[in-house]
Amino acid sequence: MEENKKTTKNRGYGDSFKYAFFGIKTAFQEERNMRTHLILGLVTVLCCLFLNLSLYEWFWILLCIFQVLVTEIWNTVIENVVDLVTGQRFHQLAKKAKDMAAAAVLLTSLFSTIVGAVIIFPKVFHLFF
Ligand SMILES: Nc1ncnc2c1ncn2[C@@H]1O[C@H](COP(=O)(O)OP(=O)(O)OP(=O)(O)O)[C@@H](O)[C@H]1O
Repeated sequence: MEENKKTTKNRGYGDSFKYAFFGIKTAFQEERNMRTHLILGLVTVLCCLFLNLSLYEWFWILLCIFQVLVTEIWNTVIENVVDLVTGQRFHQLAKKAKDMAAAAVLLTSLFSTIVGAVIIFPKVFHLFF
């Protein structure tokens, strides 16, 4: 059984990268929200390609997209650890931890939406008027 095997330390940078990429793959495979955030991020980048953004504006847009994805990964980490510890039984602290992790994603997404709107809306407006 895999659960009873002893864990080992990564033996080099190759191993560290391999498991980090494995973590990204697992997050996308198992978390619907992660896939949604990625699709929204890609759509935003595609739109921005037509809007002649400055380097500074690109920096903010990409920072926001990565921030949302990273926060969603932390949310998933917390969900997994809480489930591991509680064995998926109800606990008030488990609820607090999961709700707060979800709140972090919500706040990051809200901030990203504001940044996106501030950068993109005026440019779209100028395109048409
Ligand atoms: N062990 C638990 N004890 C108490 N409440 C829990 C527990 N597990 C989940 N919950 C409650 O159910 C909610 C949803 O938990 P779940 O693990 O399904 O997250 P999720 O739907 O995958 O979240 P997200 O949409 O952020 O990915 C939590 O925010 C929490 O309020």
